[in-house]
Formats: sequence, structure tokens, C-alpha cells
Amino acid sequence: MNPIVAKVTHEIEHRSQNTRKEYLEKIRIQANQKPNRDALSCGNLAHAVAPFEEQEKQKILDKQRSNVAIVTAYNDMLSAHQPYKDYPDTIKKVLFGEGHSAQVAGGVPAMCDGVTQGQVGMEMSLFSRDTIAMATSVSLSHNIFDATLLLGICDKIAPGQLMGALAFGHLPTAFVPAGPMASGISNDQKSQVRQKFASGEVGKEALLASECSAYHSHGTCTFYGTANTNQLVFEAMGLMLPGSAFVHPDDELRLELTKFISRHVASLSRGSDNYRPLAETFSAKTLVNGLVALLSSGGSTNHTIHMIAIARAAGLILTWEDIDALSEVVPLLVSIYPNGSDDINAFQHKGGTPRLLSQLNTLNLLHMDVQPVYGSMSDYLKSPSLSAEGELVFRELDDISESNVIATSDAPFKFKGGLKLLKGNLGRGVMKISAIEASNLVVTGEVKVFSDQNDVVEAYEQGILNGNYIVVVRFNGPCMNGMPELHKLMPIMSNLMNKGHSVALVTDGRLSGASGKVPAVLHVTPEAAKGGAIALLEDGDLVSIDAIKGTIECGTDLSDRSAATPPKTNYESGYGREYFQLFRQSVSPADQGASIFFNGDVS
Ligand SMILES: O=C(O)[C@H](O)[C@@H](O)[C@H](O)[C@H](O)COP(=O)(O)O
Repeated sequence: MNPIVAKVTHEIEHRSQNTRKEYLEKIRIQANQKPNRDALSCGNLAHAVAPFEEQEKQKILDKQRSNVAIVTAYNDMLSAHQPYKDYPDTIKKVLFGEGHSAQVAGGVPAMCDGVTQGQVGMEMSLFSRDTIAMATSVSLSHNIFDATLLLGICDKIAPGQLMGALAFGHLPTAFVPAGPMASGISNDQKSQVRQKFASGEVGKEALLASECSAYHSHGTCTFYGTANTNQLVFEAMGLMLPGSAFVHPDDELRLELTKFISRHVASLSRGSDNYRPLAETFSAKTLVNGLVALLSSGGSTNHTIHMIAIARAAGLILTWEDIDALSEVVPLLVSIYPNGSDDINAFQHKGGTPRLLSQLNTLNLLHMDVQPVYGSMSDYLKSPSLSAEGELVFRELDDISESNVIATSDAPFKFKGGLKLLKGNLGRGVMKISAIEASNLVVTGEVKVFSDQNDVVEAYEQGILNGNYIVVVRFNGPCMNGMPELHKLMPIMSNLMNKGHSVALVTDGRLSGASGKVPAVLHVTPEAAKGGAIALLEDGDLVSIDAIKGTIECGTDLSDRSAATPPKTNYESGYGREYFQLFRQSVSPADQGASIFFNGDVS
């Protein structure tokens, strides 16, 4: 085992001694209570089975068999989740056929960040993760289940479902992925048309045609954004079947994987010899495996927030320093957009997550002594396929061939991982360095300060940003307006870079996982609305960003400055934002997971 990986794991375990103990004790009590259906009254049971046919009723009531909860994030607004429509029927058919049972315990909301990017809805996006965690808990609170299947993929949904399921960590739990859409026009082509639109070279019609050729059918988006990062990282954490994340929704293999995981999770329930509760599957070692996979693949910056909140839901205290330390020793082994030009389908074609995990294992960067939901960690180095008889089999990977998508362990794309922590007199923030050219890792310039991304667009259109400027977008932190993704600014910033300007973004907001080439210090904490030093900045101040050393400093003396007044824009009302006031009041800082559940109780 790599000594730094071992050290970080040990530090997480040590720091989390009390919280993990409390968590496991809570789960132990839940596990030791009477099996759920024994604890329910006849009236409770009758309500639970009322809508089912007699035969199915009997199966649900049969305490010798498993009753599996399905928590679904189906809707047909999200291309990634649209395939889930028929999954509950498939799962129920398989399980009832085997004498077990399954029920849709509940549906959780699922918003598409692609639809809400740059729109008001984005201000509820991050908060939707905790809402989904609560909705998952409400679904499972019927307490009639022996295992859980989570049907969720995209950005906030899968992390929220996992957080909710961890509160029911006595239940064996697995994710059921649905796979990516087929490749349309390439992500590079899509970005180029956006940049042309931003500079006025093409009109809206050409832009819409380009967007519709990129996003053209069901399945997850093909770039390596937050949704696909969830999938890769969760597979690496053993929360789904090996090699299952990126099989196309219409592939026959996809259906067999869904049937297999349904049967499998039912076989793990309490009382069986195979009992494997989520609380044991998800340990500090599992968490570190997920982080190693995140860093080696150049995954989404959003995971510097979600992984902390997920860890906390399992009683584990993870810090940005842990992620930064791992990033120093985990090489970048994946090159897909925005860290390269290929997409997630190319990654799958080259062996996908099992191939990546094999390379990481060769480098001794993975904990192999964990308890994934299926088999052992060595099984996660194998790839699923269908035999001639149509049976699902997991096969050893072929020897690796040259690949410009997944590097071999001895020839990584970069020697360090994808994320960097930056600290200094402006606070702490994270930068995704996997896609950034070496010459852009250090940027010094005068700042142009904004409080609203739309004002940046206006300034760009007026030519005010032409030059070597660091664009600061503050008052976009979790307490202010829910920490929206500012991905809308990327075509503008890219155009400025293409003109030869040395630019960077500094913000207490977020960026999409699909953002890459622009140096951007994100999630700056403390946020402007909570006394952060970025609230002191004024146009013309000199700021230096150094993603090699890990520093962000303002060269101007700020000691006599007072904080700027937050913008007058009403973030508190309209389009449902009024219902999230409690979230804005209670949310923890980004480096503590930006969650309403764990604010202030961690030293
Ligand atoms: O974090 C993410 O991955 C994004 O939120 C992603 O879910 C969103 O859909 C992007 O807006 C799409 O990226 P493009 O706009 O570049 O296609």
C-alpha cells in the first residue's frame, strides 16, 4: 500500500473515532431490532401490501424472504434517469419470481443541472442533494425492507441517495446504474460552437442545432462531468456491480446487470450467512478508494463537497487536506473530456472502471481488503459480459493495449492527481488541475470583481474583460444563493484565453464537473457572505494564484477595507427559493460538505 494513501486513511479513521463509533452504534441498534416485518402491527402490514395481488402480498409478508426497497429518481426531464421508467417492474418481476419481493419505497426529486445551468433553478441544485437524502430516508422509513436498491445517477441525486441510505446502513444497499447515451457530436465540437456563439460568430439557431446533436437521446451525458464521476467513484467504492457504470441503457448486458444486482442484494439480507450491510461496505478504506478513483480520473470538483458530506453521513470526517494529500501521489490515468478529447463511451470501450482500478491496484493505491456489495475488491478488476448462453459472467481483463484514454500505471498522463487545494489570505479553495495546461497553473493579475455571473457576461460583451484579468465572482456561496454552478462563464473565459489573455476565475460558487481548461479557484471558503476575504476585494487589486505551490494571495493590503455589501438581487424568493431559507441559514461551509445536516458539529 502506498504510504501516503495508508497515512491519509489512518488519519481519517483516527480523526473520526468518535463519530464513526456513534454511527456504527446507531446502525448496530437498528440491525439488532426485530426484523422489520416482525416489528410492524397487522394494521401496518396490511397498509403496506394493500395494493398488491394476493400472491405478491404473501411474498411481501413472508419474513423468510427479502423485501427489497426501490428508491427511484425516475423522471423524463433527465436523459440519464429516463431509462429508469421500467426498472421497478423489471426488479419486481425478477424478485417475485424468486419468492422474494420488492416495492417502490419512494421517489426522490432529480433535477438536471444541464437544464438549470445559468438559470434560477441552479440556486436550489446543491440543496437538492440534502433534500434527496431526506426523501430517501422518508422512503425507507416505512421500515418494512431488508435491502435497498438505489436508482439514481446524476450530480446531486446519487450522493443524496447514498447519504439517505447510510442512515439505514443496516440494510445491504446497491446502486443500479442505467448507463450513458451514445456519443453524438464531440464535446470539443460542442464547446467550439458555444465559444463562437459567445463571440457572435454564430447565431442561436446554429447553437441549438449543435446542442441537440450533443444531447440527443436517453442516457447520461457523455462528458466526464459530475454524473459520470458519481458513477465511476461509486463503482470504485463497490456500491454497484463491477464494470456496470457505463454500459449503454439499451445494451442487453444492462438488463442482465439489473436483474443480477436485484437478486444479489436480496441474498445479502439480515439473517443470511451473506449479510452485508451498507455500514460495513462503506468504511474509511472504501472512501479513500473512491477518492483515489476520483483523482486518477480527473473527476468533478463537486466531489470535493459531496464526498465530505457522504463521509459524514457514515460518521467519517474527511477534509480538503486529505484530498490534496492523496492528489500528490495519485497519478492522472484517464483522459476524457474535459480532461481530454474522448468521452465516457471511449473510456468504457477501453475497459472502463475495471481497467482503471487494475492500474491503480498495480500502483498499490487501492485498499483491496474492503467489503464491496458484490464479492471482493478483486472482483472489481473484472469486466461483465454475456456468455453464449446469455449468462452474466465477470471476466479477467485482456492485457492492456496502448491507449490514449486510460494510461498504463507506468506511463500516466500526469504524475499528480486532478485536484489541488489552494490556501492564502483570501481563504481556501480548490482547483481542478487535470485539464489545465502547465503554463496556466500560475496566474497573477488584477481582479475584476462581480457578484452576479450575468454581470460578467455583460462586462465581456462590453469588452471590459479584454486583458489579463482574474475574474472574481463572489456572494455565490452556499449561505448566499445556494452555491450555483457558474459553468455559463466558461465559453467567455475560454474566448479570453484563446485571445492570448492570461485569465482565471476565483469564486465562492461552484463550476460544473464539465468545466476544465480555465484555471478556476472554486468553493472559496469562508464565502463572501460569511466574512470571507474575497468580500474585501476591489477592481484592480493584485491577486496571485499558484496551483503548483497551492496558494492564493492578494498582494494588496486589505486590512483597512470593509466587506462589500451583498448584491440587492433577491435570492430568497421566487421559483421556490423561498422554501430553501432554512437551508441558506443552516448550510455548512463548502469544506464541510455544504450540508444542512452536519454544520458545526465537527472539529
Ligand atoms: O457538474 C456537471 O457535470 C454539470 O452540472 C452537468 O451536469 C451539466 O449538465 C452541465 O451543464 C453540462 O455541461 P455542458 O453545458 O458543458 O454541456
